[in-house]
Amino acid sequence: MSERIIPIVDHHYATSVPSVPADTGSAPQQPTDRFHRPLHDLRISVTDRCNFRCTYCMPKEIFDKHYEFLSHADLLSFEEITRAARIFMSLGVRKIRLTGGEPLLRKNLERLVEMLHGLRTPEGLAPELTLTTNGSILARKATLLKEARLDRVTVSLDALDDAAFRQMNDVDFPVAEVLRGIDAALAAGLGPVKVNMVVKRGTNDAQILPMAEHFRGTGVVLRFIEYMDVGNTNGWRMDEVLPSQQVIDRIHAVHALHPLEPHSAGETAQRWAYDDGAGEIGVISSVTRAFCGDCNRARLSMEGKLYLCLFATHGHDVRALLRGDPRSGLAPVSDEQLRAALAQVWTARDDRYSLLRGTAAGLAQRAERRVEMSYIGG
Ligand SMILES: Nc1nc2c(ncn2[C@@H]2O[C@H](COP(=O)(O)OP(=O)(O)OP(=O)(O)O)[C@@H](O)[C@H]2O)c(=O)[nH]1
Ligand SMILES: C[S@@+](CC[C@H](N)C(=O)[O-])C[C@H]1O[C@@H](n2cnc3c(N)ncnc32)[C@H](O)[C@@H]1O
Ligand code: SF4
Ligand code: SF4
Repeated sequence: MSERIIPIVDHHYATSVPSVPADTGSAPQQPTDRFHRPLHDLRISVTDRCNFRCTYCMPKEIFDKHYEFLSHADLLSFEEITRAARIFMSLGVRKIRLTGGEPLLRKNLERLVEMLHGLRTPEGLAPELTLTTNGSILARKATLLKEARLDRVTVSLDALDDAAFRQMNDVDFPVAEVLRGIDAALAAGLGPVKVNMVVKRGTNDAQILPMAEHFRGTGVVLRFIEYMDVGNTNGWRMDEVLPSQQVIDRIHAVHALHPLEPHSAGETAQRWAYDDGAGEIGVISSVTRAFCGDCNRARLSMEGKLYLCLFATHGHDVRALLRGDPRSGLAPVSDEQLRAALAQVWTARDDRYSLLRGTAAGLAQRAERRVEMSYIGG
């Protein structure tokens, strides 16, 4: 009888409970980390579940029927997420992105959107609220999300060719339904809509030009992401990364492009515009052109673990602060204590994995257990 080999892919990542400083009143308004990077984006993963099995993210052999996803009791409630987001906003966060797993699988997500929209920065502004989705049920949800005051959506789509797309999502999901979701988002006013395409050399790079031509002139901003070595399960290989420069070269050979200035420091994508005015595209080059220097993104998992890098090996247990932690005799903390603890965590941050990739320190980090993309949300 053959035994199933169980890989180490449960969600028990290394974590610790942040300490609460004695002087909680002295937390800075805008903490910066050890490389002087402020906090600006908060990316919240609301579920570890997904209805796709994209080969580069949730390979079927691992995320199969034996895989134990988190139970509902483990997840932060909408109230807990909103409270954490409010404290993060007092520390500089201005943009909040909901992600997952597939965020639209979280029941009543629009209710969370509504609650987050009700938050205010110290200047009295609502946060910029965005969502990354695989688009599979977006056609049903777009209007509800808009009514809840979501600002915009980003839809992941790796191919225009139906067979190629079904192969990438590995659950035989048709491309037409995702395109219908994108149309619904545009119709609902959830724009500018962005489309993210992960490029894997030899798998879907033949789709670069068809994708570019499909979205040219539509107002949708298509962005090409270099396939990344996130987590430990996707079998990442450098020879499957197609450098973004080659993506630009291939498109430029047919439709001339010129570079655009960044909108803001710390942006993930380098922007390019079509010379003929048919809009813009972007490339996200974490492997060949690391952008850690200005990285201002914090990530909160569905169970309330805070990660300071997409490639982190260690999380900070914010849920223990929110709920208290009977194991360590910790009582739930006040807002002021939570704020001081989070400021301290951010101040100590020195993450910069993409810059270290290939160095001894990067290789050592790569050898450790890192969070999976479907857990932390990209
Ligand atoms: N290495 C690395 N990759 C990132 C980081 N942030 C985002 N990405 C990658 O870039 C992809 C696109 O990011 P999005 O979720 O669209 O977020 P964004 O680019 O900040 O969004 P916009 O505000 O629309 O520009 C993600 O799916 C990740 O694959 C980061 O901090 N480091
Ligand atoms: C993890 S998904 C979560 C949100 C949603 N399920 C979706 O696919 O849009 C967020 C983004 O991460 C990207 N992604 C996942 N694994 C990746 C990898 N190994 N390298 C680069 N991007 C990846 C996906 O393509 C998607 O755009
Ligand atoms: S990339 Fe998104 S849609 Fe694909 S498996 Fe990962 S979480 Fe699901
Ligand atoms: S690798 Fe880590 S530090 Fe660098 S940009 Fe990505 S999330 Fe930020």
